[in-house]
Amino acid sequence: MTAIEIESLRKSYGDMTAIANLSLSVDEGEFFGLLGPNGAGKTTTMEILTGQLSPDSGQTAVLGADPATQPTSVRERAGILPEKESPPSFMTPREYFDFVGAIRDMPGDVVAARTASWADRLGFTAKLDTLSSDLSRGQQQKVMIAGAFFHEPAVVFIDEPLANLDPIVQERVKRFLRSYRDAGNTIILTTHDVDVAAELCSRVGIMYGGNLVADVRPAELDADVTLLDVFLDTVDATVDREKQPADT
Ligand SMILES: Nc1ncnc2c1ncn2[C@@H]1O[C@H](COP(=O)(O)OP(=O)(O)OP(=O)(O)O)[C@@H](O)[C@H]1O
Repeated sequence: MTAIEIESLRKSYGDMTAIANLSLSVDEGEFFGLLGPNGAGKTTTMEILTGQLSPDSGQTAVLGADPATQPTSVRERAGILPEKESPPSFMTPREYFDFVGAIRDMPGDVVAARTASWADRLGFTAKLDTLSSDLSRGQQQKVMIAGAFFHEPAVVFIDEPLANLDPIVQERVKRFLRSYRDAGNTIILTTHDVDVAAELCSRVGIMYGGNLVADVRPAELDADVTLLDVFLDTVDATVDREKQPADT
């Protein structure tokens, strides 16, 4: 079944075209990576898929719900880890998980069990009752990751999940992400870390200028070709093509 469907999507900010004409479909159970240079349109795409922005035209669906007209329904089904966001400074991690559990309608005993299990998995048990404003950037990121997966959503959108994490925790998060995908869930990863995308993703889309310019399965690349090679070649080729006069 299809988890994400995007058809002829367009979005501009004034006269700045962020999404030119994007069509993409992601199946349930895929670990899909979205790569692209700065300004390619990745964040805009994610914000449209999670109901934070309305498209100018085109259709989108997340597990069959339209984020433009049913944003609450999408947010109920999906987990979201935005880049550069922190848990509320005035809450402890435990209070934040209680809050996430309440808006997700989760029973108290499940919230307590998941709080303990996430704190143990990512190593912040000793910080569960510390105000978030007093956590390090990496500790805040651990709490945000746990919050995105807390209700075990079938689709998760994660933007630079490994930012600010030490190498040990990065490995734990990668292991968790693989197992989460192996359990049949869909993960959409936005990142600039091409190696991480190559390591984790079953499929990678490369965006440039608001379009999808390549759709790659890293496991199927020739042994002497890396995803970084494909990324650089694709972006170079697209830049060259755009420099050509229209009639050549
Ligand atoms: N709120 C906004 N107002 C005006 N222009 C915007 C706004 N948000 C994004 N843009 C523009 O839209 C284009 C796409 O931006 P977007 O943030 O989607 O790219 P991105 O691929 O996520 O980039 P990055 O990798 O740098 O985060 C860029 O040219 C950006 O300047």
